[in-house]
Amino acid sequence: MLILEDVAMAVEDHGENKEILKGISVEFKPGKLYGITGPNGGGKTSLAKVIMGIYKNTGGKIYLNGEEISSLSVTERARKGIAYAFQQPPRFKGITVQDLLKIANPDMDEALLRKSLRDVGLCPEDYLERELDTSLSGGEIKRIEIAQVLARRARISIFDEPEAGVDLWTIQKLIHIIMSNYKEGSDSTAIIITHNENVLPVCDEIIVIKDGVIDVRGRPDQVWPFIRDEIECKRRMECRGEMVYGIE
Ligand SMILES: Nc1ncnc2c1ncn2[C@@H]1O[C@H](COP(=O)(O)OP(=O)(O)OP(=O)(O)O)[C@@H](O)[C@H]1O
Repeated sequence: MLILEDVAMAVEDHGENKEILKGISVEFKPGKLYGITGPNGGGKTSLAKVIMGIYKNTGGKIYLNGEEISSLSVTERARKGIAYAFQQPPRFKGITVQDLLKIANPDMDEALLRKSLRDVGLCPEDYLERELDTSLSGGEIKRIEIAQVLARRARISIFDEPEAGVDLWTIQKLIHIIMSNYKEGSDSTAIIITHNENVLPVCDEIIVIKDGVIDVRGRPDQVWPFIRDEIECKRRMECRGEMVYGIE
């Protein structure tokens, strides 16, 4: 179980102390799927990065299975079973998709390696030898990032806006895979940062982060009245063809 106790995070911004997260206390239990949502700039990605250790919390404590991990590095946290799929995945020239998946899970055999790509809607023949450079489209690199996190079979898997640049068909398939991996009874937890109206209803719990604090949390039916307007507004913007989920 992952526990955040009164977690705060601040950065130095143009000579000023900018508080990005304030007093976040939450428990993420095994076998559950959590949705984190809320307005842009609310602090969702910062929270994910604090859990992964990319940003260090400046207040409060983080526990993984009873052990305080606040001072551990990203690598140490990864070894302890936390995985994070970036909102904007990094690209690595000279490293192939196959290399990345093997680093993610060295025990994976060829069949599983291929399945992990098919699960995210990519044909292994077309992608295993591709380099993780700028020749891959935003949607392709996003799917590969999700595949490598799924391949890790981590205790805590965080997916940062998996819907960004990914078509609806693939998102439906991903929801199905994530739900079967992190269902009741398993010892793994999935945390999905999302604005997607198809993903949020299937979560066990939704946490709304606004202005660096937990604004609302609860079951989807409890939280929906608080987020309906924002989700519907985004859908209308998408219908008009505006860029809502930007990928660089
Ligand atoms: N390293 C940093 N330095 C300065 N400000 C930062 C830094 N990282 C995040 N922020 C600021 O913290 C706030 C929260 O950012 P964050 O990316 O966590 O929001 P978010 O809820 O994930 O937004 P979105 O939905 O747009 O992805 C924003 O105002 C952002 O500009």
